Amino acid sequence: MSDPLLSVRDLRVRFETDDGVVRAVDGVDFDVAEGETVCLVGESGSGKTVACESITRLLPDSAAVDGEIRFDGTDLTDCSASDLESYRGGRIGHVFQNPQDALDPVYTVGEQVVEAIRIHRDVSKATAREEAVALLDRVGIGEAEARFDDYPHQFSGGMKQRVVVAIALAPDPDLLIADEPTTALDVTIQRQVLDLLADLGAERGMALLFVTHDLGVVAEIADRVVVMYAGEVMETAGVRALFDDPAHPYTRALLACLPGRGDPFETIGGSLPDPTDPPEGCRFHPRCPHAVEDCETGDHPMPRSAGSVSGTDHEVACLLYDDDHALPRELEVADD
Ligand SMILES: Nc1ncnc2c1ncn2[C@@H]1O[C@H](COP(=O)(O)OP(=O)(O)OP(=O)(O)O)[C@@H](O)[C@H]1O
Ligand code: NI
Repeated sequence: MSDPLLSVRDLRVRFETDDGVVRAVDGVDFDVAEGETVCLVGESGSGKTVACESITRLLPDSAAVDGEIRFDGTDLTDCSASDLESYRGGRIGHVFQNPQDALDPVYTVGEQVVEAIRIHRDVSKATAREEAVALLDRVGIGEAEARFDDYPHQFSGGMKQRVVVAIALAPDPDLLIADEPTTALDVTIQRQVLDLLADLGAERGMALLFVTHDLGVVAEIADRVVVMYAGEVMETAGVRALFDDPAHPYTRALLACLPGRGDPFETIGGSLPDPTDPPEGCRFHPRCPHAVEDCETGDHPMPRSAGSVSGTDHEVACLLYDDDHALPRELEVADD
């Protein structure tokens, strides 16, 4: 197998704060293959945004980042600020949570798309304009030619988000990172933008790293899913394996929140631990209905194989899959 397009290994991100050191991301591993759609899921505060923003160093200076982030063979943690600049918004595009912040109110949307094209590619203004109109049209801006000279405030929230997508696509990225691209929008518009991103990914052979709370969206668009909790990865699986055969108690609890899958014993009580003082052992153990004594001590459990479906590895970081603790999946399922 060829190397993945993006490979993140032992990523650690800490913030010095007045309350102590926040361990926002603590030893995270994941890959995104060329053209693959990977979804990062997990409760609010689990470190999804920080993990994504580490990739092209978008974090504030108070962040200390360790680990390896390989993109197409280059370790981004190790490359110069100017090299990184050329990846950011170039081969690696970002769609941010709030479209309001991503657009500049003093330039027309057309100018902003043209700028995004010309910054990374040596094309004439006229060509860039043509491409920009085509892009705006492709992302669903009606009468793109006529709207080219409009300012962001003349667009609705959903339309602004489409413009943001057009800007991210302008340099023809190999990887698009979309962090809950639609939280500020209403549900129907959210779905439209997500569908658009998924279509564009497929159409362009572009890899997507997608952060979302919406497991319905995950089921529809993901090839693989990475489940994070309190700065760590709990489970990584192909999308079918994750929904049909979730291995980690945390994943099961998340899935139980989906309509029609509710199991009152699996819903999660409590809240995320204090990020400056996370529990020892498995960080989920204080909330885990299946925790045993060994879950409360030592390091985070190492990921272990929970099988493989159609060649996609399924890994789970849970002691219940340890040989010493034989509580196999069958037993747990019998409980349900
Ligand atoms: N600049 C910062 N300074 C200090 N702590 C931070 C900073 N940015 C994030 N954090 C902390 O890092 C942890 C992870 O935050 P992050 O935003 O990555 O979570 P998330 O999974 O993206 O949550 P959400 O689903 O709400 O977007 C949280 O405890 C958060 O408070
Ligand atoms: Ni976030």
